[in-house]
Amino acid sequence: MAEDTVPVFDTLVVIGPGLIGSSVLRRARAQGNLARRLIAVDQNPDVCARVAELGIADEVTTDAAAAAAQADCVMLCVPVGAMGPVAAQVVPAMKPGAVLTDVGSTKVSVIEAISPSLRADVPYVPTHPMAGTEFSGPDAGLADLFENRWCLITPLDCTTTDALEKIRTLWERCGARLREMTPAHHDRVCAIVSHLPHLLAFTICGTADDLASETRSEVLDFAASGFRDFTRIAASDPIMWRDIFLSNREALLEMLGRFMEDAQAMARAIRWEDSDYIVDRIERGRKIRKSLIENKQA
Ligand SMILES: NC(=O)c1ccc[n+]([C@@H]2O[C@H](COP(=O)([O-])OP(=O)(O)OC[C@H]3O[C@@H](n4cnc5c(N)ncnc54)[C@H](O)[C@@H]3O)[C@@H](O)[C@H]2O)c1
Ligand SMILES: O=C(O)C(=O)C[C@]1(C(=O)O)C=C[C@@H](O)C=C1
Repeated sequence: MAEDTVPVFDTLVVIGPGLIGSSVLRRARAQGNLARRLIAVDQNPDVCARVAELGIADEVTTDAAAAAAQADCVMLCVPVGAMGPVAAQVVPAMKPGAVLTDVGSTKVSVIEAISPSLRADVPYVPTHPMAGTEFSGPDAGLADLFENRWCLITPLDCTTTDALEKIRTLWERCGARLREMTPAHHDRVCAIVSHLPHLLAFTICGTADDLASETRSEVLDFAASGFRDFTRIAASDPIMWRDIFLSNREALLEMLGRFMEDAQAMARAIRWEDSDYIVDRIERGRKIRKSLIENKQA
């Protein structure tokens, strides 16, 4: 068999087959070289029933420990606030040498929550695929969700070279581009590129909604304008984003503070008719958009 047709793992267990977990399962099904056997675990029996209907796993169960006992890799795809409790359920059941990994959007607090459950014979590889949509659940998954998108990996002392290599190969076979960094650096980067934009989107939608009800005006009737792009990410899952905000609190509050200073500076420029400042800021925004398009990330 050619090297890249040999599955990375024999049995892959995905816990939380929602948007991200079911995308991994779909890719694994489509390609056959991520794992030979796929098991999906969810605490919600309706999700299990839907995953079974979709046919994207060989086995579907609500019993996380029983599934983990069969795994060569357990991938945690639950909201970041559930990572610690789920790890405590599954790690004791895992076979020696099986790999534990997660896809959580924050890293420092997820690693802290999982750490008390870790075992010397179960290597752990924290990851974060930087791809998604505003939708959640098993129907939202896409086999090509990770194509050409970054997957950030934050290896730890307990991450063996072999486990790291396997997880890197798994994400490469999902089509992702890989970058390694420390968990703290990851959280600062994601606070500005992902968490703050979501905070702003939720907030601006709330402000517009308050204004519409206070003034009984037609504010939201004309929302298919610049506002529309904020509403897409504001449609994201409340549990997922509550958990992300609370678990990346320090970095997010720091970026929000910097943003508020910059917004204040813009307000000042508008008040004093400082056209150069205003134009400079708009040009910087345009440049960022252009470079994202050039990097095929927009
Ligand atoms: N949505 C995104 O854009 C995105 C991108 C990258 C990473 N992530 C991260 O991936 C993870 C999953 O996000 P998602 O968007 O796929 O969520 P999702 O809501 O689509 O799926 C999560 C699934 O986990 C299940 N679940 C919750 N608690 C559980 C538990 N204790 N035991 C078993 N199952 C449980 C839920 O029933 C649900 O089916 C989160 O940690 C999130 O931060 C999300
Ligand atoms: O594209 C979107 O809708 C997303 O929200 C995806 C997005 C992001 O902010 O880019 C959201 C959270 C993740 O942890 C990674 C990706």
